[in-house]
Amino acid sequence: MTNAVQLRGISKSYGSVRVLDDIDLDVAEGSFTSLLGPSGCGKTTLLNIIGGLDRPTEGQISFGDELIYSAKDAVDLPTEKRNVGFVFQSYALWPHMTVSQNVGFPLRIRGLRSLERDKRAREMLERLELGALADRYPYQLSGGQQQRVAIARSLVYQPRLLLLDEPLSNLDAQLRERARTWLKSVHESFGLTIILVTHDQAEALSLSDHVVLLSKGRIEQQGSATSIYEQPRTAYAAEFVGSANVLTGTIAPDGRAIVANGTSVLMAAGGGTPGAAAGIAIRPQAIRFAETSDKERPGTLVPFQPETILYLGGIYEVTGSTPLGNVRMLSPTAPSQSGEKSIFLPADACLQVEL
Ligand SMILES: Nc1ncnc2c1ncn2[C@@H]1O[C@H](COP(=O)(O)OP(=O)(O)OP(=O)(O)O)[C@@H](O)[C@H]1O
Repeated sequence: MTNAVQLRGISKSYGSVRVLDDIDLDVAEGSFTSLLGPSGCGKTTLLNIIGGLDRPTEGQISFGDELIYSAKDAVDLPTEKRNVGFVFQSYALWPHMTVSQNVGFPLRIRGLRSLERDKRAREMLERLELGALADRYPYQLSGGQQQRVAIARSLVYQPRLLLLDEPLSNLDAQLRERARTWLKSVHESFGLTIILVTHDQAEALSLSDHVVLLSKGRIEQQGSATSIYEQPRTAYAAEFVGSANVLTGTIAPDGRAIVANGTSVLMAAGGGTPGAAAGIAIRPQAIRFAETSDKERPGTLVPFQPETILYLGGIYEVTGSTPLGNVRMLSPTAPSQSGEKSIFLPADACLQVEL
């Protein structure tokens, strides 16, 4: 498969502060890629560099076979020639224009005549099932509708790449879920390459086929949503994607467990030097109270002192302490009585991670 976007050695510094550090990234044609990470990790800077709104200090950008940017070779295709669509957190619709005029606006800039603009804008709105809104003004739309119109406006000139910067974060939780489903169907029906910036791991996992997790300007881990969730390489990746518990200790002499404060926890697949510091990531939903655990399953019983118990409807969120650190579990059962308990950590759910 060819790459819609290829980044090589992209770095960006502001004075002595390096906000992107040697990023290599391939974005497959037609893929939905998320740039995921906490505030300040460099997601927006990277997206803006791809779109031409910002310039890297070093590195090269290609779209397909075309070199778009290279400081070394003095190549810098201006943003308006990169043929990318941008949608930001604020939808920035023109308040004095109707929906169809807003959607047709990029075609006006590209010199299309009024009738043709209106025809194409309405076709795009129909395709996105927004036809009924064509003659409304932005103030007559809900936040979710405004966001869809902003996406229609960025698709009307058939960009080769759609860049989305937290486009759903202004929507309330319920609308955001509906907008996610809609966005996924737009991606499927247009077959477009999309790069999404988000700090929301659920959004990244549910929408994208490739997740790029960033930390302090570097790529921490990248891969399919399932690979990042099921095989986090580091404690940071395990905690940020799917909020795993990370227990810390040292690797046992046989390499199959980690040990802390006299308690040894069996791992799925061990490795590393005995005695070296190591972490185990375990998802809250994989942990069970000893009395309700599957006795046949390989794993470890660990003493647990519950501290808070929250009923979330059908499931209990219980936090407490173990000899290897604090643990948060999501259990179908509440602890049967107060006082110290044992919890069961299934070995196949205990993933070794780098600290
Ligand atoms: N013009 C600038 N001058 C100096 N530092 C900047 C500038 N723009 C961004 N930064 C810094 O670069 C880093 C990355 O910023 P960026 O906006 O890319 O992060 P982000 O991951 O998108 O965060 P957020 O989700 O909060 O937008 C931050 O530490 C930010 O303070």
